[in-house]
Amino acid sequence: MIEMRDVGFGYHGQDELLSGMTLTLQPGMFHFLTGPSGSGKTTLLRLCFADLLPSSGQMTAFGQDMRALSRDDIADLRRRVGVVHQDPQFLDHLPVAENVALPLTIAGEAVDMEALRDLLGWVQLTHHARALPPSLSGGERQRAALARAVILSPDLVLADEPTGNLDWEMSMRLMQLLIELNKSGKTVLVATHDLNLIRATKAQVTARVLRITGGSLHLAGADL
Ligand SMILES: Nc1ncnc2c1ncn2[C@@H]1O[C@H](COP(=O)(O)OP(=O)(O)OP(=O)(O)O)[C@@H](O)[C@H]1O
Repeated sequence: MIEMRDVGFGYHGQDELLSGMTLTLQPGMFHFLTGPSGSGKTTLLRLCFADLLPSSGQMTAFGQDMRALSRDDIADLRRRVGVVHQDPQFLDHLPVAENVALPLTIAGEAVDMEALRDLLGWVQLTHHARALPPSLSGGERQRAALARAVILSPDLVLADEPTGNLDWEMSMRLMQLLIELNKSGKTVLVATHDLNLIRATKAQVTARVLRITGGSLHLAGADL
């Protein structure tokens, strides 16, 4: 689904931040991406949805060379990869339900109101459907961002430190949703530096743990 062979990346005009990365995101698998702050977790996720392109090496997404994607290919890729950003942004003047449905609206597709209600119910935001985003708590914002990330039924869901500002109970509630998505067949990649979160999740689902250290990617040991 996403394959990297000896991929390197450096921000414009700077030395390589990531190098020699070889990785296969296996379909249907739950993955964690961990590593210290500033090690390049967000950067790696951005490579996975073609927000950044590799500086060197081979990288494919769904069989297509990332460095040869047309605009249409990028649009297709972004439908197949749902992203929960570290600090999700919403259109604050639109109710939560409309924010969640925005990817459909932007794609010019009709909104199936029943499916939208079901999705809001799944993330436990039914009672906040008409609320404006600034009134949501941190956990509610992350759940709205997750609903928005999956409304186009992506194959792969990327979440960047989704529990960064949440207490333990809220973090586990969000992880539960990601576990459910994975159990329904979706491939999931969660960037986090929270090892307790990784342990608690691994008690419920088989997960691969990838770690970035010193600018390259490793499979973490079984000690987690
Ligand atoms: N747009 C950019 N231009 C230049 N450097 C950048 C840019 N974005 C990130 N960096 C640098 O790249 C490095 C890796 O950043 P990145 O956000 O990928 O790390 P991270 O592991 O996700 O960190 P955190 O856990 O703190 O979110 C950092 O040193 C950061 O300052």
